[in-house]
Amino acid sequence: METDGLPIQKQFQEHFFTCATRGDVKTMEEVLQHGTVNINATNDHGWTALMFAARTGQDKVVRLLLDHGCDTTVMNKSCQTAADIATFWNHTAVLNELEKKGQTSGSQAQNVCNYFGYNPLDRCAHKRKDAQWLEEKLRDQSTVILLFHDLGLVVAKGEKLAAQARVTQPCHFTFNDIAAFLEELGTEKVLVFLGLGRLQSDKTEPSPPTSDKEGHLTAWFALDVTSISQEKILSIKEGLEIASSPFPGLFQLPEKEAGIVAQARSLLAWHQRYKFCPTCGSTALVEEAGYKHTCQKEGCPSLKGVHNTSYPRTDPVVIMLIVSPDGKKCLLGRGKRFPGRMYSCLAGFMEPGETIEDAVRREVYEESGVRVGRVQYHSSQPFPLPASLMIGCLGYATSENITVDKEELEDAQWFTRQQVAEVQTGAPLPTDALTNPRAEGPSFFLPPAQAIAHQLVKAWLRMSPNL
Ligand SMILES: NC(=O)c1ccc[n+]([C@@H]2O[C@H](COP(=O)([O-])OP(=O)(O)OC[C@H]3O[C@@H](n4cnc5c(N)ncnc54)[C@H](O)[C@@H]3O)[C@@H](O)[C@H]2O)c1
Ligand SMILES: [Mg+2]
Ligand SMILES: [Mg+2]
Ligand SMILES: [Mg+2]
Ligand SMILES: [Zn+2]
Repeated sequence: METDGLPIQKQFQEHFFTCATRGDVKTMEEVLQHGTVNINATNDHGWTALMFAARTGQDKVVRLLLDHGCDTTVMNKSCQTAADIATFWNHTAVLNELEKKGQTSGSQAQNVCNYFGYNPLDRCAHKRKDAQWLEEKLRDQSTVILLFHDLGLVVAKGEKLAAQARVTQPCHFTFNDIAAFLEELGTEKVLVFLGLGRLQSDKTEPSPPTSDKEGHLTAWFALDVTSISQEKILSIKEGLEIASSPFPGLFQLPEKEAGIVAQARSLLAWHQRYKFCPTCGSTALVEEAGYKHTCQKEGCPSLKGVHNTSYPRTDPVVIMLIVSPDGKKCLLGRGKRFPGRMYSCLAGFMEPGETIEDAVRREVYEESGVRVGRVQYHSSQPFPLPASLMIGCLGYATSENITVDKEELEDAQWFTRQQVAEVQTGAPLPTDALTNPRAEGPSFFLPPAQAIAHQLVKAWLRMSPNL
């Protein structure tokens, strides 16, 4: 049945959106009672009734919709949730209602915890010199020990699920499992103490063996078993494998363990690369539970005072989502080693004596010729390849012309919000929309959600003024 050219159902739906915008709780209650509309239905731009109410600050409508179980996580075509819309328009009463349901906007940087960024362990740095305490912890049957073979994590063989669904489960070894390896490695062993903690395991994650003592926290260690034969390692128990290449495994870890693995892998990478004293080349001893190298040569300058050569290195890297001067486009680049048609945020190692803001401006100018003015910090991410700290920023360009540094990048382009939103939400791009009309499916794609670049793009989309 049609009226005004709209099918009656669509008319009802439009009316429902209007009531949400105007705050007409009474009518909406009646409509919901009759069940004549789908509470999560969206209009052509992906907006739900909850979003319309969030846009105009109708907190009573929001409460009504939440009470009727509406979906708060739906994203519109600009990748915004109702919480983002309420945040953008500063409707705190609406945000309070949403927060009661645990739904806050991801665009507030303080809420963003990137993959690898969550680490449940207390590092207990004050215990690193207590050899006896460490030995007791190591031998405790509840202790978890991770094994790495040439920086490849030893994992439980996962069934071959579809790649994106697959979880790479780090294998949790006990002291008894690896006592023979410690024997074999002797003083050459590189064993690092990661900390005390407990995975708040949920049904999908096998929690590590925590002893039954009340409040007893689990100690976590990592051991480098590169010089142990793979055969011996894989024979400890059934169904083990060594995830020798970092990807995709490193991006498929249970979220609650990814940060622990990043901490361990970066530490072991430091030990692997810095076997000798960087100051005089003499042998160095692993001390302080794996967090220090001490030169064995008497009188070495590194033995007097505090020297950063004796401690694990972390390389700060800026990674930035650059917004065009008109606010409507973002700058993405394609590194030479990027897979497929992936484009990502520009990134670069910081240099000595440089602020984060200046590193952003320098790297963007070096790689694309674009000038950047204001720089805003967003969030950070430990990145264990080998030991970077990604410092995620939004930068606002003051120029638009691109000159690609072909030394480093294959390409760099401005992408519109629409192009990026469609790819981000996974809807396949029409191939004629972008530069590569011959290719099937989207002619570019973004890094997965585990990459901070993905989160920066999402944050920008959620800040869209076109609400
Ligand atoms: N997590 C993410 O989403 C993400 C995305 C992009 C890049 N990254 C990481 O950020 C790192 C830096 O990005 P980039 O390669 O574009 O940097 P970049 O643009 O500074 O160029 C890399 C070059 O910088 C030089 N360099 C300077 N300091 C260095 C250091 N401490 N270690 C190694 N090389 C150094 C080397 O010549 C290297 O080839 C990469 O290694 C990559 O692993 C992470
Ligand atoms: Mg660079
Ligand atoms: Mg650089
Ligand atoms: Mg770079
Ligand atoms: Zn030395």
